[in-house]
Amino acid sequence: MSVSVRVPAKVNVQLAVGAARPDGFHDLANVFLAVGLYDQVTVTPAEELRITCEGPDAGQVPLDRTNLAARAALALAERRGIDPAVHIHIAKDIPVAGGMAGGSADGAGALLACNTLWDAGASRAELLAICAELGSDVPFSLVGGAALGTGRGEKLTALEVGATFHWVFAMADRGLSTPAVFREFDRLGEGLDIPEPVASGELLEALAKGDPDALAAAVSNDLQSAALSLFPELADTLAAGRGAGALTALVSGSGPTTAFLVRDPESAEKVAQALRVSGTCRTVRTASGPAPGATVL
Ligand SMILES: C[C@@](CO)(OP(=O)(O)O)[C@H](O)COP(=O)(O)OP(=O)(O)OC[C@H]1O[C@@H](n2ccc(N)nc2=O)[C@H](O)[C@@H]1O
Ligand SMILES: Nc1ncnc2c1ncn2[C@@H]1O[C@H](COP(=O)(O)OP(=O)(O)O)[C@@H](O)[C@H]1O
Repeated sequence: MSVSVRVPAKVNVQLAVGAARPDGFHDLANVFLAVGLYDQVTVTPAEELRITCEGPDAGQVPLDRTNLAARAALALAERRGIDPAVHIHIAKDIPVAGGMAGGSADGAGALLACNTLWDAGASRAELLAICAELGSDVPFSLVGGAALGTGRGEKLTALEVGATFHWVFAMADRGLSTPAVFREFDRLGEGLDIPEPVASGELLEALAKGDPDALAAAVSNDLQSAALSLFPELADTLAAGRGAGALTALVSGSGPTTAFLVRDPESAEKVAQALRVSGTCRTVRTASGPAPGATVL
């Protein structure tokens, strides 16, 4: 018997970042929107814990116990006194190290899949607590939809979204390390007074109304300068998408995936095609959100 779970990627429509905390993390006002690009995690009883991965980026995914999916299975097994002998297969469609929370998606997916396979009976609250131990973005991968993440991004409040938003994503030809981008944020902010991160009222209203023009005017990403500093060519990708008529263009989270908000699926195709021929990115995908969180298939 196997259990498969589908888990969405995310884009951060607002990422306000505070100063580094004593523990090295940063307080955030992180407005997540789940979008319809998915990894699928399948767990099957096996002789011992092992991981396999398929997909265009599979070669960049660690297949040892550092994989977030393995860490999720081990965390649940340890809490419940269960033997973690399971084969975890990841069908990966979310870009690796792209700022779209692909590893977090696999962690949340494996956790939900193992809880189901093992009939382990962990409650939603317990699953969320394990997610928060695994990483700041992992709780959101479990719940999906749209949410404001505070603390280091793990304390979630669900948000109302009044309509489907359409996006184009441009994947870069290399990844960016999340810790390296936060370090660059710290370096660029040295000597400056970094304000407390606060969610934008205009942005939350735009989401609730489902108004793409108002959302485009309100999106922001405090990690964007740091990502551009480490990966200056991303400016060309952003300019190509803007030039093709995107309502707004921004780096997704810590990058280097760039995200383009568009008015409708037709504009998405137009912007996607312009980005494909621009020579400024590796691949281009369209997706809309909010998308549901981790779901047992
Ligand atoms: C930046 C964001 C935006 O959603 O995602 P990505 O764009 O990378 O997907 C997240 O904050 C990433 O979350 P996640 O990838 O789960 O990070 P974690 O494993 O918790 O932390 C990895 C490292 O990132 C830095 N980190 C992460 C979260 C946070 N609030 N402050 C930090 O300083 C720390 O250096 C930490 O050691
Ligand atoms: N299941 C997984 N899928 C992808 N990367 C993983 C996974 N588990 C651990 N990692 C590690 O996490 C790093 C960040 O990957 P990912 O979560 O895809 O990016 P991001 O944090 O930018 O959203 C990768 O470079 C990889 O070494």
